[in-house]
Amino acid sequence: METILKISNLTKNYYTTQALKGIDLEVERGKILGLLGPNGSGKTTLMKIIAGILKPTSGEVLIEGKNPGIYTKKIISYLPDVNPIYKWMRVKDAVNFFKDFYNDFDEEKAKSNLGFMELKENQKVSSLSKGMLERLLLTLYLSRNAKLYILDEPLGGVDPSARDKIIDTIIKNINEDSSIVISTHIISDIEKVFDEVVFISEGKIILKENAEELRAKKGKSIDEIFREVYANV
Ligand SMILES: Nc1ncnc2c1ncn2[C@@H]1O[C@H](COP(=O)(O)OP(=O)(O)OP(=O)(O)O)[C@@H](O)[C@H]1O
Repeated sequence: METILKISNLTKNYYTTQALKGIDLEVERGKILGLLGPNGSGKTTLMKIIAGILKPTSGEVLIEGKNPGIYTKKIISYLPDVNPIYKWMRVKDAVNFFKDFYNDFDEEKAKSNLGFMELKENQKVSSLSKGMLERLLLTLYLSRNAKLYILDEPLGGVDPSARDKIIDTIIKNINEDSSIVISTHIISDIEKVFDEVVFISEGKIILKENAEELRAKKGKSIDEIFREVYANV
């Protein structure tokens, strides 16, 4: 199996806060990794470093063997935890914005995803609810033909009934050559898509396993194991 992402002894300090304390992690091509941890555990910091928008304090990140930079930004689709879409836009403007910005943006895929997400091209971005906006953003980022998708809390503001739609969209859009890292603390609905899971706590990885093997070993869902582990942290 080919490794697309390799992280070695990564640390990140913000002033006096040590947000990441020596992270070692590998993601293989075609795999989906669940990055699981409570608020403040370091998920967003790690994802921003992989995406190349934050510099590590020490350690190394390699994406297809290269440090984060111009090349890696071209092959990574990063769904951030903030909204990059201008309020004045309509859904179709946001699609055009992405089309202009990313060479790998697949307009046909976007149109099909918008339909599936029940978003209309003429809707104003400012009129979308928080959950609908998240659906739009996920649609846009998944409509890139990227090699690595980094999705920071894609289920954050979405009500339980809409979660399945988001999860189905993720499944529908991936191909065997692309990998995904998904951060979340809402695990029960999405755990079925994970190949590997990593539990992160206070900037350290406290558990790293194949999802299926972990479930079999403990006789429990990842969600149950997560609750147990974090009850004792
Ligand atoms: N810009 C910053 N300046 C100072 N400290 C920061 C900054 N960003 C994050 N931190 C701190 O770093 C730690 C990790 O934060 P991070 O946002 O990476 O966690 P997270 O797991 O993504 O949390 P959440 O689930 O709440 O988004 C926290 O202690 C946080 O307060």
